Amino acid sequence: MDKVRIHEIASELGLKSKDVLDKAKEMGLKVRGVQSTVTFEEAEKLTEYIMSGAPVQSEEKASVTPQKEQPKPKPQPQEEKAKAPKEEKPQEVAAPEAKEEENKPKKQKEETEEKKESLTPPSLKKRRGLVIVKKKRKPEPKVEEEQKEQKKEQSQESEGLELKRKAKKAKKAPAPAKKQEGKKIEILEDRDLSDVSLELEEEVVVLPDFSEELNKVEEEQKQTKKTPSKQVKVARKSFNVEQTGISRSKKKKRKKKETKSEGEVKVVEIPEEVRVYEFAEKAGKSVADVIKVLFNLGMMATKNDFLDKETIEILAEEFGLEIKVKDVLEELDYVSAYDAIEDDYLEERPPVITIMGHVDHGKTSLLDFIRHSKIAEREAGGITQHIGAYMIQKDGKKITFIDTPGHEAFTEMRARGTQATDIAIIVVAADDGVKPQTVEAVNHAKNADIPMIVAVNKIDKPDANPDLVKSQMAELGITPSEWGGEYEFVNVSAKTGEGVDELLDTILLQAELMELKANPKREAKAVVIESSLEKGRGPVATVIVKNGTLKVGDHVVCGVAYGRARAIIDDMGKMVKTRTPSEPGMVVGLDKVPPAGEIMIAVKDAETARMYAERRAEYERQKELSKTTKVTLEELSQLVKEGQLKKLPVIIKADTQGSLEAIKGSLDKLKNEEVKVDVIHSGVGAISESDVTLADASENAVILGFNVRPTGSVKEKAKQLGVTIKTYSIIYDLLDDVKALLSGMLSPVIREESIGQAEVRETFNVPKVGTVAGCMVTDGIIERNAKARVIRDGVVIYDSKISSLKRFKEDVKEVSKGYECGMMIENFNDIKPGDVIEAYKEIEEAATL
Ligand SMILES: Nc1nc2c(ncn2[C@@H]2O[C@H](COP(=O)(O)OP(=O)(O)OP(=O)(O)O)[C@@H](O)[C@H]2O)c(=O)[nH]1
Repeated sequence: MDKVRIHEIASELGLKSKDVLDKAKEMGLKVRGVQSTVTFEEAEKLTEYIMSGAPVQSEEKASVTPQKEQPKPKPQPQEEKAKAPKEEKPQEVAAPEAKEEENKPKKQKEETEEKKESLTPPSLKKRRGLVIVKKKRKPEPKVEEEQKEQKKEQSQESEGLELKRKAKKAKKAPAPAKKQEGKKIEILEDRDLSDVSLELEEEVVVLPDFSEELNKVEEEQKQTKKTPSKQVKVARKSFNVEQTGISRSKKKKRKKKETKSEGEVKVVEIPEEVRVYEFAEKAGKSVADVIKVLFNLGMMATKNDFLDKETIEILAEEFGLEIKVKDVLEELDYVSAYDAIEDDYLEERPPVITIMGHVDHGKTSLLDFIRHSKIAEREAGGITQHIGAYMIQKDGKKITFIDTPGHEAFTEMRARGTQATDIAIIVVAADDGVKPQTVEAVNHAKNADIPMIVAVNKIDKPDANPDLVKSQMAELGITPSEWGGEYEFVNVSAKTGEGVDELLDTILLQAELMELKANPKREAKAVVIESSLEKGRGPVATVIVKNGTLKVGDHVVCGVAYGRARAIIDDMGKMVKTRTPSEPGMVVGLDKVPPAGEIMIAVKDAETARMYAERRAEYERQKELSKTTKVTLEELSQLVKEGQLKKLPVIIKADTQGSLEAIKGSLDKLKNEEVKVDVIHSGVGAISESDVTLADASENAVILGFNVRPTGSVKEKAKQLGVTIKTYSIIYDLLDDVKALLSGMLSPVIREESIGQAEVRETFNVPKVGTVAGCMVTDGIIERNAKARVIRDGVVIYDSKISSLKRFKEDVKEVSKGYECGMMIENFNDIKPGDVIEAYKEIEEAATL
């Protein structure tokens, strides 16, 4: 039995041993000296007696104490004495522990107290010493304790189990008193399923915070099912929970796992244009993993390759991800942002007219007449190369004209030109009638849903036949109003000016019907109809204002170009301060040359303009890269094929964006399966030294300049490096030259020419040599070493060459028609009488496109 000495009790209580001894004697305990021992129970009573001054009632304890404890006999002195020395040790060891426990909250103390009454095995009883000491500070919690114990009576057995466990814990880790919660959790860790019901209640009481945490996680889990975008966060959160060590129970661990597995279905936000390594980064996978999956899907990709939408979807499925594609363009769409703001004020604006038609039908002349200037004469080659815009007045009303060129190479530009157009004038020469480009022009206007007015030109000419034009146009669905159709036809002469006024009136009438309106009171929106790099001015853009007012000093964005409108020049070449709706103007101050058709918007500050332009540039760059680097198996095989293709690498430099695009578009068409033009670089502006360097670096590259010429040093460098620079001022010439170049690169066409035929009359087998055919030449001549086919019953049975040709045992070079000869066919001995041998030549011819 556990014993404790009087002096030990005294030292624990901080009293003199003698005093404690006296008190013990007063209580009637059988003690003689300070070395005398008492049982734990007695020691407890003694302590309480000393502390409270009254002897301890033991009845209530008896009611709680399990049966086994009750019959506990009064200590048998000898036995106790015998065991005493052994039992002292644990007391001493436990002493510091006891001190710590003094700080423990009430509940803990109660629990510890309960231990005394439980069916404690001997090993645990040892620790009673520790409990006794504690008593010095808690005589008062008795009542509470009683109530608690009464409540717990029904489940004494399991309580006992729990207490044991707690006691064990206490031994293992004398946790600081503050860590009550922590202690509870540790108990939970040991819990087995049998004691779940009992502890669950306690857990809720003791760990309210944790429950809350759990609830949160659970709630979030629920939410994530609805809103997948939060799944990643949840997974991270659960990770944090784990890290903080709040969750230790099995139950909680289970929860955690669930959260993790759900967390794997991540929502990954990616831009539309994403490279393999970027995707891997966003998806939290290794690049190798992504490439491997792609490979398994039959796609050869490198980490820098871009992924298309479909591939991203497949990858997402493979990796169990949910992909949200960010529409980057949406952010960059400053035009939509502009259009989204409704105009609260509108006023009439002039119509913008595009003149279209076949080459030489008089577009420029007509516009020239209208403007009373001589534009046509100034143009190189007599072709209108650029888009220009001009404004005229008729009876105080303004009309803006865009002069689109007629050459088919400008199709692209024309298509863009229509963007700014309200009405299209289709010019048809009365002496020439409807031509391919007339049809093209009509289709452009139709596609753009633009009203058309037909100007039947050259009416002054004696062979003019306007009625023929009308009927031809009617066949295209452009029926004149006088024939019951909806199109106005005006007979004009750009030479005499006849009908021009009527044409302008018709335009104004049409415009009136269209009720063209704009809001000049807001920031400008304009369309670029022409752009170029001008000496001394830098990039310039000819625009037509579509809405708002463009002012000098405005910060503008125009696709990848941006800047400040440093100056605005009108169609007469004058500097102006503003441009209102439908007015054309040349804007100076952009950082780059914007392409025709681009929309220019005035924004609030330089920063906004720059932001839009830079983001746009990045987007374009990525898109461009995406085109060149994306490789699938299919494309790979295509690339292999193309490796055998002959390419003509060219660098194109042109004076304007419009011409550049026209040239590029036309060159693109100049290809067949074998050869193609590979534009390795193109740009607006002069041919530079870096262009020459680039051409030098690329095998066989040539530089094509349109309306630009190399300067001295560039010329010199090209000469040094042997780089060809060709310059042109007429597009046809450029295209013709390229055509010729490409033709030279084509594989020669191999043509066959039959040179003669011979009939086999008899055959001779010459040992070790083979079969010799005795023949009669029936047509042309047979030449030694000529290619030859053996034809049997009209079918070619062998194709080889004549290896030996003899006449009367003499080797001869050729045998003509009507003569007999002996011949051998290379590697062929199965020749028979009646076979025909046809000798032929292969002739190589240069191919043309
Ligand atoms: N007699 C006569 N000649 C005209 C008339 N209009 C144009 N021409 C002549 O036709 C030729 C072509 O005229 P352009 O104005 O250059 O024709 P275009 O359609 O602008 O030609 P491209 O710019 O090459 O597409 C010129 O020689 C003009 O002088 C006209 O009404 N009457």
